[in-house]
Amino acid sequence: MEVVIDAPGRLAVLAADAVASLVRRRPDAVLGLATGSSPLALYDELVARHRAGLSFAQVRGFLLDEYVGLPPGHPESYRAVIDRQLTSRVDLAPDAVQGPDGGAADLPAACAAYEAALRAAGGVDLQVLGVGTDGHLAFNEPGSSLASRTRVKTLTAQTRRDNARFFGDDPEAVPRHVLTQGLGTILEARHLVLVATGRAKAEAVHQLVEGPVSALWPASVLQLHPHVSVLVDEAAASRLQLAGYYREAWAGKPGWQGL
Ligand SMILES: N[C@@H]1[C@@H](O)[C@H](O)[C@@H](COP(=O)(O)O)O[C@@H]1O
Repeated sequence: MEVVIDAPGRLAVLAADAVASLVRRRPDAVLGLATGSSPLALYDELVARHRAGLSFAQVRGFLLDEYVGLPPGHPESYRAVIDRQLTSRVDLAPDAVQGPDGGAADLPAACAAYEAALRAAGGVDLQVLGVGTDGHLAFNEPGSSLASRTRVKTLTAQTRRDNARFFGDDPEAVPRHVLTQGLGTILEARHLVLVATGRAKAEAVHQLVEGPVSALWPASVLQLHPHVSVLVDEAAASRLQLAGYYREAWAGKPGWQGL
């Protein structure tokens, strides 16, 4: 696991460099896309790269998660959010980005279909991730099986409070259920790039990087993956015990290596 501590704008550039170098190497790359505020600067940076000539025409994208039961076209469904944040702003093909179908009548079947679609695409090359204040990854709340696959989950009161800002500041308006890639599903992506900023994420970042691997802090499962880049600003890094070492290791890394 590599931890990079830098200003948010610089983190976005680093993450965009990793995406751009992948897409140049492999124009039909499979990107795992996260919603939420953490990847916004990265997506803005990708839009800038697109305007400067980077093409996503053959890229495919998979979302991490989706709310259950929002009416089709609801502006806060993750399908709609990613369209606004990224898909509609670059040359991704229509329908190149898919997510689990939170409106399906048969939710377990929709989850199985999503796992099959990920497999058929050959898996995710680079997965963008954020982390919840309670350490959730995608919508894998504390207590999630570390081997879990795409399935229905129930949100915690904390996550519903955190996400209420997208639903008129009313936690009760946040759907109670979601479909989410499992932790086992996420671990199959070849490179995981997690972005976290702000003091509210400091404890989750400490636990995910330095805590015991535990279902209590689901993001700690990333310690089992061979290629994880954790990109954090000073505030999100403020609880890291080995921050000095991470800074030294990053400062000494040859620039050509990238993330
Ligand atoms: N399901 C999403 C996660 O994929 C996201 O990483 C996390 C953090 O969100 P934010 O980046 O807005 O802090 O919470 C949401 O609930």
